[in-house]
Amino acid sequence: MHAQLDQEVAERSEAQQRALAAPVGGPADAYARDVEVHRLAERIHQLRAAERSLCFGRIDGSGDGPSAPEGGLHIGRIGMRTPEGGTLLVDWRAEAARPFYAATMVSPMGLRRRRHLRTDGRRVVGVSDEILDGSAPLPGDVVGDGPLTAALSGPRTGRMREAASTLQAEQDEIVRSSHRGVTVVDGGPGTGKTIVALHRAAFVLYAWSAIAGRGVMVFGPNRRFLTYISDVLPSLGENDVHLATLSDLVGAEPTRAEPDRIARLKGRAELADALAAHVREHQPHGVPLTLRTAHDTVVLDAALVDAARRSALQGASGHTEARALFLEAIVDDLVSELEARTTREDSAFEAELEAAYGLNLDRAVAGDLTRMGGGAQGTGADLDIDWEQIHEDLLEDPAVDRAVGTVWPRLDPEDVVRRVLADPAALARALPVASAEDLEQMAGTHSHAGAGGPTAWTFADLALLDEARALVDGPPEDVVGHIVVDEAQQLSPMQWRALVRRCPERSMTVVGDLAQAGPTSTIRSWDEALAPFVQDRFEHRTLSVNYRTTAEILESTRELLGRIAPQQRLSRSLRHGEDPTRVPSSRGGLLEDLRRAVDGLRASDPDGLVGVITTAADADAAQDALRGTGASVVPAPDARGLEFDSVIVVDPSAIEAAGEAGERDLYVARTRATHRLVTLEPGWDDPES
Ligand SMILES: Nc1ncnc2c1ncn2[C@@H]1O[C@H](COP(=O)(O)OP(=O)(O)OP(=O)(O)O)[C@@H](O)[C@H]1O
Repeated sequence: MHAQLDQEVAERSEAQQRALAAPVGGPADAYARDVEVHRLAERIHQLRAAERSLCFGRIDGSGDGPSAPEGGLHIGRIGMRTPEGGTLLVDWRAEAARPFYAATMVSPMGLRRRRHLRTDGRRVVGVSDEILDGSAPLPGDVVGDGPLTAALSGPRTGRMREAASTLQAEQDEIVRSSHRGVTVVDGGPGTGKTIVALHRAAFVLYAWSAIAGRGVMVFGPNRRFLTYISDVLPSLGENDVHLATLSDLVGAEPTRAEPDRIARLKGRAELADALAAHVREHQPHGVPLTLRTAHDTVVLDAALVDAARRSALQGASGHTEARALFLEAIVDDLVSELEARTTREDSAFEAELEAAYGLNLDRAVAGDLTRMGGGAQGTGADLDIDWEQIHEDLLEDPAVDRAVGTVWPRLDPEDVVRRVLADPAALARALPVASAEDLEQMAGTHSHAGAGGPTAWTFADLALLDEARALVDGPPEDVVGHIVVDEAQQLSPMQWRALVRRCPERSMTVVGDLAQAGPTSTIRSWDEALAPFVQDRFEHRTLSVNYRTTAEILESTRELLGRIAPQQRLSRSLRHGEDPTRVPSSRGGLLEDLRRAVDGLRASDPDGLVGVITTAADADAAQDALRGTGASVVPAPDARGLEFDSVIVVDPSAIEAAGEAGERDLYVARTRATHRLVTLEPGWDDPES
């Protein structure tokens, strides 16, 4: 197989050289050549990425089933053919590979054996077989410990790894689901939601070329999380997936914090209405428009102006584009009125001439024209006026633009957000749930902003900014065919709007766990989150097996989960390990005790990844105290999605008390470890406490 891989790489590299050396006739030729070179480069990259663990599985039929031909089917990262055109390797995402993931002893799908191969470079270092049809193992079968167990027990590297070779049936079913709309996947911490989401992205790219052609985006809550998952898709040979946070989408970084209460209010969808109302107020409703031109002053009545507004809004997306159409409609009306006036004035003038001098101007001009050899149409006055030119000139006339600006001013999206947030009356109308104090606080922070200098935006402001841009400048251009949303429980309704705006076809994989919601999330169910966009037209799957945490660590979160999500069941863990430990400490000696605890973990497991989870307030001090130890300090609110071999949760009561999502932050913190969980508890052994 590797020989075939090398051969394919060599052939494509040569084809690339040939394409680059060939003479090009013109721009069209050059473009076609660039497309071809790019396509070849992509395939070469895919082949090279697939080299590690090129083939990781094999399925053999039981003889009476159709699933695997004689000699078995080899499953790997990419599909390859023999030089004669036969199947050499089946891409893990191909339909033919489905039994590798889905066959069970109960439903063997025609398979006798499923084989997992472990490789080191180009060498096979491990083989393990599952006999699925109940037959006795044959001499070549290697029945041993499952590769999943091996994958789960290995040390963590700080980056998530792909799991194409060990995807489990319940995960695989979601990954290769034929549902192209919205699929929601939930489940407790460590149930593989992120793994499923990323492999789903790879499947979409493989299976649905039209959607893939429009782009696939993976959306995550923050940079740290995106860095953690960033290796998975490239190692599956997929490099064209765009990873983004909200800041990336909006192109702005928050530089200011604000109380969670205010952020929750700013996340409410009603603010979209408030922003839209503000923009609407800057379009004319029931008002006439006075236009002073070099020719005459014209007052267009309110009915005409309203009709121009309606047609402009129908034909454009966004306030600015619609303004251009409105200006055109107004100039049309203006020219019609000027023409009508000229005709009326000409008629009056002609009537005056005829009454005073008995002169018929039309006949006189027609006579002149006939003598000059021309036709005899219209009045002499008509012939002098080029109405098309006047129309053009008026479109460019600054005075007309200024007059239109009085009823339809140009708007700046940032300004729209600032003004709405600084307008207590607009806020009160939009947010009847907010207290007077909240409204004052929201308005207060923005009323002195905007007087020159950039505004210090908060994280919750970003989605408002995006909304205002869509209202003013029209929807974003950077849309994609499919969005994978991770940690989706974190999104506010306003943030959902920013995201869905970028996926007009509503093809999305949404993964999250409502029990892990952060302090600013207000969504209580997936129905509530998605109803505004797809009503109830989405698939909902729940994962139930925990692949990260040992049963002992998971059990220690039972009481906490009961408090934060009583309706949710603890997932089932596949592994057993040590009981979590509690280390007493005192407030004063906390950092020293922490250092000692980290050193202790390091001594017993030098290669293990240690995560230290603290309150946001304690994170810097912990970081300083642990310099040089290699431990990663993570503020509890940022720990969502991450994992470590060992985790020290520092001062759990403080994490719980730190904010409105304190209990949920603690639940997240306690579910990050694959092997060991230590809690460092000040005052726990103090009889006075
Ligand atoms: N089929 C699998 N094969 C190998 N490893 C797996 C598999 N499924 C999950 N894992 C591993 O289990 C761990 C937890 O998975 P993941 O992070 O996807 O869970 P999650 O449900 O997103 O967790 P959280 O809710 O805490 O973010 C990861 O290390 C992941 O690589």
